[in-house]
Amino acid sequence: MSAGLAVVAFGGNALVRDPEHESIPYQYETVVRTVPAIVDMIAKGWDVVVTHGNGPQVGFILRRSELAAAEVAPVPLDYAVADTQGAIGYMFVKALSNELAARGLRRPVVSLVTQTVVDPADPAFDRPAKPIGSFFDEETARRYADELGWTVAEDSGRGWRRTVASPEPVEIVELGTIRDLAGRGTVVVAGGGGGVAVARDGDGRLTGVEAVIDKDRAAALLAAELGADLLAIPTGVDRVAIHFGTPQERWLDHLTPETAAEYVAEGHFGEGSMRPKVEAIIDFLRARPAASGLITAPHLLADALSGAAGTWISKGDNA
Ligand SMILES: Nc1ncnc2c1ncn2[C@@H]1O[C@H](COP(=O)(O)OP(=O)(O)O)[C@@H](O)[C@H]1O
Ligand SMILES: NC(=O)OP(=O)(O)O
Repeated sequence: MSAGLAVVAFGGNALVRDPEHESIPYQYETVVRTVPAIVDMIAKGWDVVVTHGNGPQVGFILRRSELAAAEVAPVPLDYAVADTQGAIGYMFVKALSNELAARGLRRPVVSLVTQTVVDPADPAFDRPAKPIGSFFDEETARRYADELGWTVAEDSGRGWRRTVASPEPVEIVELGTIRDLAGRGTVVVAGGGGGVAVARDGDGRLTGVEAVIDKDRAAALLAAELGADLLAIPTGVDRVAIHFGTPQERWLDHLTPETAAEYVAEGHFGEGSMRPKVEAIIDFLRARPAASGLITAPHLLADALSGAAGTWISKGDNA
């Protein structure tokens, strides 16, 4: 019997541990270290849909494209997002298939190129706010902005990065296929990088849009629309804190969605880093009040599921 449906949403930064470890083989190593926790969930009876970020990786593709511009035609941003779905999806499919086989579990694993409809009138197109690619010092970032026409911004106290538009996800085009596959016991990797942003015209035709959707917001939509029981967001910290990075810092085990919303309003969560994760879970729980949200480090997923780690957001008492 199924333990329920879980959407597990990995951050792109969680795959790129630091600048010394951003090569593709290192990213794959991180995925290999991460998948046993997902296979533990599968072994315990969960149906799992995996999704992932792509912020660093999509920026690397655009940068490679710029550097090669004299020789080969550039990669438009929607295609760069699709490229990251292919490459990161491949990492998860390969690593999950190997781990399932090593444990004698027979489950098909697929990665799906996924499109997410956005509203071309979304105000996010007027202010590119999604950080992508490498981290720079301010001087270097501003030089790239002057020389290459980038927009740049400081990212959560970690350095300066290129930014692109990040509209709200409205509809996941391949939702029905994801639901069918997951319902039949296939492990599905979908919605990578928030999905390739597309606009739908009056005739229903889809057109690619130059944007990078926030994967936490897309994961919340995916989890709500699939009727998931759990939205788990593995990221760079073991738990969520209030007064993060200050002497008053307090790590949280459990939060109600109401308290989480109060802490968001009080500014406890990094803009563009932790805040979208907490908000994604609040949005998901608004659609699925009996479900749960979990934020933890990838290696702690299994402990968190037995209640021994992570920050849970669900009905109940705060702790
Ligand atoms: N209140 C907070 N509690 C815990 N971590 C926080 C908080 N505010 C900001 N952060 C930062 O947010 C990071 C997670 O965001 P990010 O690296 O953007 O995620 P992703 O894994 O999706 O790429 C954490 O590693 C931590 O540095
Ligand atoms: N698309 C997206 O939100 O990616 P990251 O989680 O890597 O920033």
